[in-house]
Amino acid sequence: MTPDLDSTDALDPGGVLQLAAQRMFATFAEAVMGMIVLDREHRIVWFNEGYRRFIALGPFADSGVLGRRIEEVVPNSLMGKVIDTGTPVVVDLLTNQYGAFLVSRLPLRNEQGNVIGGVSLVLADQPDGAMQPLIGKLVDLQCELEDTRRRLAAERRPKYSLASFVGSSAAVAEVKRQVRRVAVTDTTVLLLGETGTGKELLAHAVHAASRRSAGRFVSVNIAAIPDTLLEAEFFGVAPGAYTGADRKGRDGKFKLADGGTLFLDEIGDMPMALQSKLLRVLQEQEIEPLGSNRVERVDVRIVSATSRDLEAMVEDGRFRADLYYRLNVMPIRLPPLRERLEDLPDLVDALSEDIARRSALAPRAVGPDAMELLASRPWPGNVRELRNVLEQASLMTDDLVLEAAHFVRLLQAAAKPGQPVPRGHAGDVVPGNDSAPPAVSSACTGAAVKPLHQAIAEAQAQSIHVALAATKGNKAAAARLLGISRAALYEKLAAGGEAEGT
Ligand SMILES: Nc1ncnc2c1ncn2[C@@H]1O[C@H](COP(=O)(O)OP(=O)(O)OP(=O)(O)O)[C@@H](O)[C@H]1O
Repeated sequence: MTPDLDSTDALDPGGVLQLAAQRMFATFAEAVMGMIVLDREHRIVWFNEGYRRFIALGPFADSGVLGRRIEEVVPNSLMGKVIDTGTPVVVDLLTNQYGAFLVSRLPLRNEQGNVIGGVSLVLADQPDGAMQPLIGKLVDLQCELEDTRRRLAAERRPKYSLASFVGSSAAVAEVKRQVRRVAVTDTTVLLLGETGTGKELLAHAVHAASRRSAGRFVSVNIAAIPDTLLEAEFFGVAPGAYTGADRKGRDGKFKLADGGTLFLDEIGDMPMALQSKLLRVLQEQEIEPLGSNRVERVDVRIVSATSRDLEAMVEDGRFRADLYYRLNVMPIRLPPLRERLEDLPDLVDALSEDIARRSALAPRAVGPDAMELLASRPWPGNVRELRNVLEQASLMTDDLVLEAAHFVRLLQAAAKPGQPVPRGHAGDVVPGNDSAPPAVSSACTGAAVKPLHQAIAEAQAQSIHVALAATKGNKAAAARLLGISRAALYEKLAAGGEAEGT
């Protein structure tokens, strides 16, 4: 039975429902602040007076908009998506120059369930309306979110690009060519080279030049993490897996690098037990956090690096062959500094500028005799060692041009690993040295007497240097020789321990 719409008599539930269905459109059009109806092709079929202000935002302020696609009239409108997907957005926050509004975007379906168009309702816009506190909070949260996103994006921006890799020798030009070619692909890259040749810098450059540059660059130094913690570090820990600090769960580096690049430094130090797990993750691009039985998909590009001879390790059975082949898709060999000495002047300039910028010291130039001296060195610690030497020389004098004499003592100490630091006498003291007290000759022993902290620092720096030289830069082996943990060795190196001690 058709209900009598003009009657004020009470209706049965079925009658109310039918009436609601018939009157709903008009009721909404009167009750909400704005309403617009579109057809299947996103064309505007109807809108109420309240919606006019949204149309006025577009280029068709005063001309007819009926029959035009919503995208022409309200750029960035999400209605097209609602109609195309048939998925409603029941409540959303819309902000524009007139304020913040709650909106509902709903697809309209025919009796067969096919989408025939859509309707958008602007639910509230009055400054003193009851929804305003809620809208205000949402707007504040949205601003905070945008601000956080901006800061995060700035932090994630790659630290170094290919331009940061200084050098124009043929060897460096070839390395840069390879990096440019490989960066735009998603290929796994293996960086090979002695310690201090710039592997980490280049890993950043690969990331910066890749389509993932807006994602994260996450670095794991395998040698610096105790074996027992590596698995959790890589794959994360599920909530409740452990009691104590980790009970809330923790994302692993793979998860953190999702959508970006994961740099596995010192991959040659990967314990055997974990190598097979890493291989599986690389093959499947899936991780299983510790204590969880759930696998999570990750999309990570792997760049790994080592100063060790991985091929020899594979032959000795110390590195899994299948993992080696998986990592070694695109090997890039970084030349040691002694094989590209023509880059020395550029490197010296760039490093001196960087040292000055970071230390607030005046920038130093290096004289021709000093440059010649530097070029005669073997540089087992490569660019890192060069940087340390330049930094030390800069700290020891106010002179703006560093001459050979400024470097002699520093280089003598480095040249004879295992030998005692040369005795202090007038000739050993770097000219203009006003920060380190001059060594004093002891009448009793003939040995140089110097402040204890300086002597300890020098002895430590030298021991580390010797250990690294003896192990060809293999830090895990050097740490074993020195009787300290890898993490402790890394701490000392990061603090400049090799050259100046801490
Ligand atoms: N070509 C280069 N241009 C400018 N700086 C460089 C270059 N190569 C290395 N460096 C600098 O030398 C230092 C060591 O570089 P990096 O850490 O990238 O070397 P690495 O090969 O990863 O060393 P390790 O194997 O010991 O971890 C850093 O301060 C880096 O900025």
